[in-house]
Amino acid sequence: MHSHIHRLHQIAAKPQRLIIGLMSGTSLDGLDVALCRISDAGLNSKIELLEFTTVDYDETYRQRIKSVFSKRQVDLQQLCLLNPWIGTLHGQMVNQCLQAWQVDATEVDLIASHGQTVYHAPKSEHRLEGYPNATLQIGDGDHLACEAGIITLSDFRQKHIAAGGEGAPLAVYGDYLIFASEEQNRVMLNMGGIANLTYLPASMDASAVFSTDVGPGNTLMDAYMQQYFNQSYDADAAVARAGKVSESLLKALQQHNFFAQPFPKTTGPELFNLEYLARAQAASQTGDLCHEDVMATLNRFSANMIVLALKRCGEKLGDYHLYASGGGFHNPVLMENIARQLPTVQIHSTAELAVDPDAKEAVLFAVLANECVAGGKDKFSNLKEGIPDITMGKISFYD
Ligand SMILES: Nc1ncnc2c1ncn2[C@@H]1O[C@H](COP(=O)(O)OP(=O)(O)OP(=O)(O)O)[C@@H](O)[C@H]1O
Ligand SMILES: CC(=O)N[C@H]1[C@@H]2OC[C@@H](O2)[C@@H](O)[C@@H]1O[C@H](C)C(=O)O
Repeated sequence: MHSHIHRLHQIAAKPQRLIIGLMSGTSLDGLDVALCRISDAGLNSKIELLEFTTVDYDETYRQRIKSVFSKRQVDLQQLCLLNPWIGTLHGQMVNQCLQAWQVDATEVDLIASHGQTVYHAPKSEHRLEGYPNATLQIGDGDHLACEAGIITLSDFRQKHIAAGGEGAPLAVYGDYLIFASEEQNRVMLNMGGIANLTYLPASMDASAVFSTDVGPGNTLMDAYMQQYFNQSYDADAAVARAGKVSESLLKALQQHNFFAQPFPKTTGPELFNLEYLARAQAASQTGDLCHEDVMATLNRFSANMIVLALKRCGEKLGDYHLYASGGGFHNPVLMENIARQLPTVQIHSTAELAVDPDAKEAVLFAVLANECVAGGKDKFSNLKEGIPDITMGKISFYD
């Protein structure tokens, strides 16, 4: 038996594993690095977040990714170069974090790397006969494993698609294993560039669990701030708070048929981008709005689509508690716009469940890696809702 297979078997047989979860999201803000200790697996998983940080990306990273990000026409050589370059860079970032945390790489059993989404193309978006749902994450796992010297799992979304899903949201698996509670019905709402939610019934009945993208989270607001203010995002929603909502622009923004599509569904900046805004402004003749009013309207748009998705679930949710995560949780106007429309819903942060709201997605990938090597016992299948019961992740040895 090859020593790597033997090592993997040892890791799988351990009562607990030290796994680093990595997430680089559509906001291109930085690499989320979560050092997790995970005991057992499946519904018996116990996850302890030992360390978390976001290693900020510099302008070089952001510009290089933006040259291929969510674009139909890209320089294929650039895309080819970025795959190993990101894998190695993420490995270097892991090494930096381990050094800062004084953790030796030999103590870490696995890395679970999401990589960087560069294009997401569900059938509902590409509409090309004879082609499947598709999505592409770059940041090669072999390069990451070699740089860090740690067995690495990566490219999680492909198996989800191969098994009938759209490659996202994957949060549902971690949400169910970590946050499902017999005490209350829960909705886990992650507001990154794109907003997505998971419903977790107190019954713990996996067949009643569902998960879906609901629309833009921060992505449109971020793109607007980068375009017109040369800032990454609207810190503390200062610009949105200074404006007033244009009802006619809001109506035009809300008219896309994506919002009428049934759950589960997925989306990305391929749809929700500045061209989407420009079309809505042309349709509503609001091209002359001041920037503050546009930002106030984009903020309300994200909130309204989140609330619309929740209200569309209606009775299905029963009385539920909402647990927010993702960077949108730090946007006070967005949270106010949501809370105002859900006066009877208690809104929490996942910090109340011992998971930093900024770390949740990185922790998710650590959980998926744990399931791939040590899970598989708990049947969690809900094919009709696009949640296939599968292992995810490609395994890369480091030499
Ligand atoms: N203080 C703040 N005020 C307003 N917005 C904030 C603040 N801090 C973070 N954000 C928002 O959160 C975003 C980053 O969130 P997050 O890291 O969850 O996104 P992501 O994971 O890249 O997105 P996705 O989950 O769609 O891939 C920032 O781009 C910004 O829009
Ligand atoms: C293709 C892709 O990267 N999708 C992301 C994006 O960011 C939020 C939302 O859209 C979600 O569906 C997904 O990521 C999270 C981690 C998920 O898969 O649950």
